[in-house]
Amino acid sequence: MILLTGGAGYIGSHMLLALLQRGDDVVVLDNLSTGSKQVFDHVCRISGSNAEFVQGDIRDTDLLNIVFSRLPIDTVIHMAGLKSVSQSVVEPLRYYDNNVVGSINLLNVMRNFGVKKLLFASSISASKPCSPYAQSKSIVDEAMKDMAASDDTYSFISLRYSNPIGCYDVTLADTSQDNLLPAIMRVINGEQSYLTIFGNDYDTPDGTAMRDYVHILDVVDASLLALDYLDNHHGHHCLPVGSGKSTSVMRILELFAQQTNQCLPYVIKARRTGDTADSHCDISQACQQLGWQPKHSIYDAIASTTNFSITKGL
Ligand SMILES: O=c1ccn([C@@H]2O[C@H](COP(=O)(O)OP(=O)(O)O[C@H]3O[C@H](CO)[C@@H](O)[C@H](O)[C@H]3O)[C@@H](O)[C@H]2O)c(=O)[nH]1
Repeated sequence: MILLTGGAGYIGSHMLLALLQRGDDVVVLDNLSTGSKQVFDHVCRISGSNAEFVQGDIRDTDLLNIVFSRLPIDTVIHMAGLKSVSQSVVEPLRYYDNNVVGSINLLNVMRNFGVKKLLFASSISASKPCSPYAQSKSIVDEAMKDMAASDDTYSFISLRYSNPIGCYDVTLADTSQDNLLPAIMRVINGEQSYLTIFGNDYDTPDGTAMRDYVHILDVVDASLLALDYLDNHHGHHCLPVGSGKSTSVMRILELFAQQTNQCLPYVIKARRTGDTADSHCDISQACQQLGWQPKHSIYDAIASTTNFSITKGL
């Protein structure tokens, strides 16, 4: 049985759907601080199967002990965590507490119950941390590496995701406050009058920051293959997962404008603390080791996100 932490969140719910579709037995642990039970229920409904849901926090050792002793968990997919770079600059301890303390707690309980297989949702930003968020991911990657070095029966993988976008359907779309795509969607839906672009003085072709935006369905494909990979590979593995291409904030906005046939207002403000100009994601290792290839374009991702507005005539 697989324990999926954060299974009611954006990446986690897409992962849950794929696991249920391939017939895996799953228990989701989520504290619902950013995830939603409706999203979890929706995934169960569209997959036609059920997963167990436990509302709780990865920092709650007693709860983890109960879950691990009650259920035959042999694999953990750890996707619970806070993910906003900018928020982490304002509330660093909250990020270290959730992302680092929570993960170490989970690792401890896994060790105590002899659970050896772990996939961790890390971030491409962990390869050169510039924010408490990125640092928190990097620390967990390091802890996993050291733990795997101490006992060669562990099979651990840190997938350093770039910027996942798009959705299986709009109920599963990312709704987080700080990320670019949800912000653009709020402008399209009229909940926000304009998009704030944080910085147009980066050393990039159009001056706005560039990221590797990857379709969430490609992220999930890579993650499923990574789980299979762990069946035959011990130790700690760390692989960047993205599309391999960088796109600027301005270009993303243009693509949305084309897709929705409307002009999307924006204002330029100062750079956001913790942001970087670009995030390079070399996916060759993931392609080679996992036998994976991203299949979905950025256009598909944007179309999947805007579907709702278009069908509602917005
Ligand atoms: O209203 C907005 C929101 C974002 N941006 C810019 O858009 C880019 C992307 O920002 P965002 O969507 O917030 O993503 P990141 O800050 O790159 O962080 C995301 O991508 C990381 C990997 O790169 C993940 O690990 C993080 O969890 C995830 O939040 C950045 O240049 C932001 O400054 C804007 O200009 N306006």
